[in-house]
Amino acid sequence: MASSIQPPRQANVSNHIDSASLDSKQEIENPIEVEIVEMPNHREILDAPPAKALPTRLKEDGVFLTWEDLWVTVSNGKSGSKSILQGLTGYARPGEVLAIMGPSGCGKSTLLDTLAGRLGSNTRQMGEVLINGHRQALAYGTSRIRILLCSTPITGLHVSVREEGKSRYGNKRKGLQDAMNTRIGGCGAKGLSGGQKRRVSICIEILTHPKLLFLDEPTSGLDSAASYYVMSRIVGLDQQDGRTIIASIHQPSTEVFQLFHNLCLLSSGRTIYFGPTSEANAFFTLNGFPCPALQNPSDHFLRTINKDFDEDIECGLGGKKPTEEVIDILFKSYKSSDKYQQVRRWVDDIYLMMHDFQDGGTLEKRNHAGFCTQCLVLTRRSFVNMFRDVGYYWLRLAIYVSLALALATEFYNLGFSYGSIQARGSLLMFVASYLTFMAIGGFPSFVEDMKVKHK
Ligand SMILES: Nc1ncnc2c1ncn2[C@@H]1O[C@H](COP(=O)(O)OP(=O)(O)OP(=O)(O)O)[C@@H](O)[C@H]1O
Repeated sequence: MASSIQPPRQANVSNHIDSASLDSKQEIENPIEVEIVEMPNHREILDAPPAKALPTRLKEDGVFLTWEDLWVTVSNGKSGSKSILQGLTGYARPGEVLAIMGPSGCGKSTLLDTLAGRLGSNTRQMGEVLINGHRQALAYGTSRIRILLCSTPITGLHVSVREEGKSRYGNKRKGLQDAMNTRIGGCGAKGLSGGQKRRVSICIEILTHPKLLFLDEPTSGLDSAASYYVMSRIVGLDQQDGRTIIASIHQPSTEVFQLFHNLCLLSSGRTIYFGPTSEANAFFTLNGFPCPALQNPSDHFLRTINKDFDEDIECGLGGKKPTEEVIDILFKSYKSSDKYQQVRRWVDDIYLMMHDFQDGGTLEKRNHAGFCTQCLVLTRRSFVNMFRDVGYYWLRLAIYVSLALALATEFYNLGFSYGSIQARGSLLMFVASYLTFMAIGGFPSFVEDMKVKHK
């Protein structure tokens, strides 16, 4: 059905790279080998009944995430409990990017954590989160851990690619060419800038080819050009590979905002709007809050529903509706709208469709490199890291050499008397216990390595 919508395969890849890549010239010469999942037109998906609109390929390979009447409460000790998310319903589909937006503290990160199944222990969740119509745990990784462990972007990307059992990372470098061999750095040593670290982190995750990707504020710390290129690249990959992407985002520029397919706008844990990004403006206009000409729509939405500075606004601009009232109007309007009914219908249809289609199947496990490749790659990376760490490697080497000299002097020429047996025993005990104690010093880094291994 959708084949007619897609441009020719090779042309599609090159065009996309031409507009989105930072080193487009090189990439056009060496187009990325991608497998294109044929996507239906987005408008077509929304208007047609889901079961008819979705190609079999998406149902087989894609990940549909749905959540219904989702509540998250957190206990505040003796002062009772507080609801962070209040009855949210929504979905994320393959080949689309869902942007979660809202004022600071509205519950964006909590929603992402809930969907990813990684809520903290002091929180309580009610309502269902389903992956392809089933309840299942996600195997996720935290690229931040990997970043801290890897010395340079190139090492990080190499480890990521090899762990997945692949031999190259192609040209998916997100404009980091100049910094590929710079050390990433950490608390002690300065290395890459915050924005560069974020890009490495996104690259590493993308290289693992996840079918479902959660991005918590992927553009924070990036300038507007970098934000646009990174997001357009992510959206491009997402459409080619039929990935499902959910991103919480604070301040998208107009261009970045237009890249998102769907918008979930939250205020104080409630949904103010869920639906196509392109129709959000009409929703606000319909309720009496049109976006002024030449203003970024996302800025307008956030300003309209941000009640944190109500007092300041009241002092400066008399006669304006209090934000609490505005939020209430929008919330009630959304709840009684066709849009909300459409979202509920999609959630139900995805459930029925995936149950019919997969007949109880679950999300397939990701490919990983074999045990030997993992050992080789991680051992090599460990050696490189240790070699670069003056304290860990060179200082230890100096201590071992001095100790060996001291012991050699002390136990030189022991002879073969009965007394020398005891001296040899002491020497062996000393060396064994010293090596054991020194090895304990490396245990914390071993624990960090285990986190990577069990990603
Ligand atoms: N584990 C927790 N314990 C107590 N309160 C929590 C917990 N997690 C979140 N909250 C509260 O829930 C609210 C929403 O937090 P969350 O981090 O989801 O907001 P956010 O929209 O991501 O904010 P920001 O945009 O500033 O990152 C905040 O008021 C926060 O203090």
